[in-house]
Amino acid sequence: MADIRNIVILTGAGISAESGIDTFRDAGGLWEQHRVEDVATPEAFARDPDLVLRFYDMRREAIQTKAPNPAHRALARLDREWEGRLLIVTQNVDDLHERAGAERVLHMHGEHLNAWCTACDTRSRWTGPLIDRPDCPACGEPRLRPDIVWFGEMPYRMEDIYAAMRGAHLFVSIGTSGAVYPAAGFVRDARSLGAKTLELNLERSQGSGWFDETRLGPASELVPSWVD
Ligand SMILES: CC(C)NC(=O)[C@H](Cc1c[nH]c2ccccc12)NC(=O)[C@H](CCCC/N=C(/NCCC(=O)O)S[C@H]1O[C@H](COP(=O)(O)OP(=O)(O)OC[C@H]2O[C@@H](n3cnc4c(N)ncnc43)[C@H](O)[C@@H]2O)[C@@H](O)[C@H]1O)NC(=O)OCc1ccccc1
Repeated sequence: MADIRNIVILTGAGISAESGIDTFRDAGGLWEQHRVEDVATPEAFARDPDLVLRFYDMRREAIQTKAPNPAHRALARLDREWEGRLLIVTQNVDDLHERAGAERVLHMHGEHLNAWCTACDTRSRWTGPLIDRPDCPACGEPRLRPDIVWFGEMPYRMEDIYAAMRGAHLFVSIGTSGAVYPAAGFVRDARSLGAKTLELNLERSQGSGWFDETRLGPASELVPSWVD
């Protein structure tokens, strides 16, 4: 690690699997129980807002009963001790990275514990349900939606992610299947910018071929052993 100063870490549902949060594509995953286009697109929200709000109310409630696992804690430790540049770019909408103590975290697909007002564009911390159409704390309009990036919507803070990648010496991908873009393309971007690339995953992902090194196993074991 001697010549490594700047690190970008991409995490996906696999890092929260051992905390009891369903992944998307694994057996019994979220997308097996619900059709993406029925619950995670702006069109679905326009067509049947109750179905979408109930889907996210259920998940928002569930994640508040879960706890970070050794993989989250190891990354939080690295975040505390690493003097170089470090950014944890997560596709996850849970708050387990932060609850483990990590600070340099960017949620590119949004956060469960935020509500977004489509009347005044304010984002407010929100832990309760949205199905009863509560008023926006900022403007009072009952126009809150989950602060989640749905399919077809632009991910958050792409310019900050690319800025971090531009200076990165190492790009590490943890617990993601590499099925969803633009996140699935980051390994190629990182390589073309000269970074070393490492994958830590339970099984080979769709992007495995692009990594210099792939280590297979559960995140709760792979991540602490990589960090220490
Ligand atoms: C399905 C796919 C083909 N479709 C897309 O990629 C689309 C369309 C698209 C865009 N560009 C393309 C290029 C080619 C093809 C298609 C596209 N992308 C979009 O619509 C994106 C928006 C996508 C975001 C959608 N929202 C999510 N989440 C929030 C919602 C919610 O959570 O409800 S995506 C959601 O699914 C993805 C799930 O993937 P993973 O996290 O990887 O989870 P998965 O279950 O798949 O895999 C788990 C992995 O963990 C491993 N694992 C399991 N257990 C463990 C364990 N214990 N330890 C370690 N590993 C483990 C498993 O082996 C497995 O590999 C995550 O990103 C997650 O956030 N927006 C966009 O493109 O806007 C315009 C744009 C963008 C940029 C510039 C200009 C214009």
